[in-house]
This record gives sequence, structure tokens and C-alpha cells, in this order.
Amino acid sequence: MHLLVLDVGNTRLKWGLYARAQRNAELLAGGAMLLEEVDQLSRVLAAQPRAERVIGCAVAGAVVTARVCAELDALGLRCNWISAQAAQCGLRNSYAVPSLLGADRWAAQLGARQRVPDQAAMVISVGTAVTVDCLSREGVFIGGIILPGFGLMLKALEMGTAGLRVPEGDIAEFPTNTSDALMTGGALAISGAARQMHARLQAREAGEVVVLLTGGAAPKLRDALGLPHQHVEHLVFEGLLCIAGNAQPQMDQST
Ligand SMILES: Nc1ncnc2c1ncn2[C@@H]1O[C@H](COP(=O)(O)OP(=O)(O)O)[C@@H](O)[C@H]1O
Ligand SMILES: CC(C)(COP(=O)(O)O)[C@@H](O)C(=O)NCCC(=O)O
Ligand SMILES: [K+]
Repeated sequence: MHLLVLDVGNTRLKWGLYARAQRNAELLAGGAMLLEEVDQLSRVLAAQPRAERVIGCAVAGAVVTARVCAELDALGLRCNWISAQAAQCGLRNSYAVPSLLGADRWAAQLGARQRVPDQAAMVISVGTAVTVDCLSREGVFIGGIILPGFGLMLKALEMGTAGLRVPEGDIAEFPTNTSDALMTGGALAISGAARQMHARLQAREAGEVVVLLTGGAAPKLRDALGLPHQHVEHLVFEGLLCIAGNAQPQMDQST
């Protein structure tokens, strides 16, 4: 019973094909495409073993989601699009309105809780936006922050100035050119925010806080983060797998 999982972010669609709807199931195949290329999805998936079920999270808006649904429809597939719940897979959600938490953030946190079931954890997701979400040892999402990702920070600086349109730079200790100054500024903004959240969570929770780093731009942050962490490429998929494993198959036909 193959399961297709989808993570539709604001820059890219990520897909993964699992052998079963079960925790620790084998990832048989996977890939990513820019949102401008989602019209390729049915062709790409047609080359894979057929999935019987599809589960996904989508935060890129109704138009993009509809395009993805049309691609799946061409293969006779319908996706169960998840939203954040008040409680699921052993995690409780403290958001004032639980369903308004991004579905990708919720799925990543469920994945984190599966990996770290008895410790406090912090999930740093570095995509179009960056999110830093805090989980208590008892299994409660206690809150998190949203800030611009590397690309959005650069875009804002490019748009609002005359002299900052430069090639991508590197992280440096004391940057001596515009490219490196921008890259280092972004990395320090993100890592500084993450470290402050880490300090808060550690002060709140007795004991160690496990830091999980995920998202397409995670490698850019790795050297600047300055916190011991694990890089988990497919944390969102792992959360979706948990939901799919708990759901009744007949429920998956709803959209
Ligand atoms: N091939 C690629 N194309 C575009 N962006 C990439 C690619 N590889 C890594 N990235 C980085 O990953 C980021 C997108 O990460 P991702 O987790 O897919 O974001 P989102 O979930 O918001 O779509 C981009 O902003 C870019 O920094
Ligand atoms: C924060 C996000 C924009 C992150 O999106 P991404 O960078 O993964 O494309 C997304 O999770 C979202 O739209 N969230 C809804 C608002 C919230 O979580 O509070
Ligand atoms: K994401």
C-alpha cells in the first residue's frame, strides 16, 4: 500500500513515496520542484510505482493547491490535505486558534515529537520563511516565531536600496564585501533568533532541548547556528506519515 506525501511550500513542492503508511516506512523515492513547475507533477509521478493514498500539507494558497489537485486528478488520485489540530499524534497545540498554525509547521512538529518523545524539542525550519517552534517535554507545542528566510531578506534589501543587488556571498566572521555582508547578516539574524528561543525554552524546561533543523535552506544555516542540532531532511514527511498511520483509510478520500 504505497503512500504519497506532499509538502507544498511557498517556493517548492516536495514529494515522497513511502512503501507503507507507517512510522519508519521506507522512502522509496522523492523529489522537489519549484511551484512554477508543478504542471510537471503528474508526469513525474507517473514514472513511479502507483500510490494508493495521498496525504499532504499546503501553505502556498488556494490557486497552487488547486493546480496540485488537478495534477493528482490526472492520475486518479485525491489528496487528504491536513490542517493543524488541537491535538494529534501525541502533541497538543497551544495556538490561540489551532487551525491557523501552518499545516507544514504542525506536520514538522509531529515528526519531531515522534523522534523526541520524552524531551523538550525545538524545530527550526528554513524555507521561504523561517519558523522556530518550541515543544515542551510533556508534548505541548508552546509557541514559535516566524521570520523571513534568506531569499526574502535579500529580496527586501534589494527592493529597498540602490546598491545591494549583488551575487550570493558566504558567511564570514567580519565580512569585507557586500555579498558576504548580506549572507552573514541573514545567517546571524536567523541564528540569533533561534538561539534566543533556545535559551527561553531551556529556561522553561528542566533538562536538555533537542534541536532539529529542517527545510531546503537548512544547509545555509548549519555553520552559523551555533547550537548542537540534528539535520532532518524529511521532518514534515515524518509527521504526515504519523497522521496517515493513525487515520482510517476511508477518511483519506476527503479533500
Ligand atoms: N534547487 C533549489 N531551488 C530553489 N531553492 C532551493 C533549491 N535548493 C535549495 N533551495 C533553498 O531552499 C529554499 C526553499 O526551501 P523549502 O524548504 O523548499 O521552502 P518552502 O517549503 O517554503 O517551499 C529556497 O529558498 C532556497 O534557499
Ligand atoms: C509560516 C509559513 C509561511 C511557512 O511557510 P514556508 O516557508 O514553509 O513556505 C506557513 O507555515 C504559514 O503560512 N503559516 C500560517 C501562519 C502561522 O503558522 O501562524
Ligand atoms: K516548508
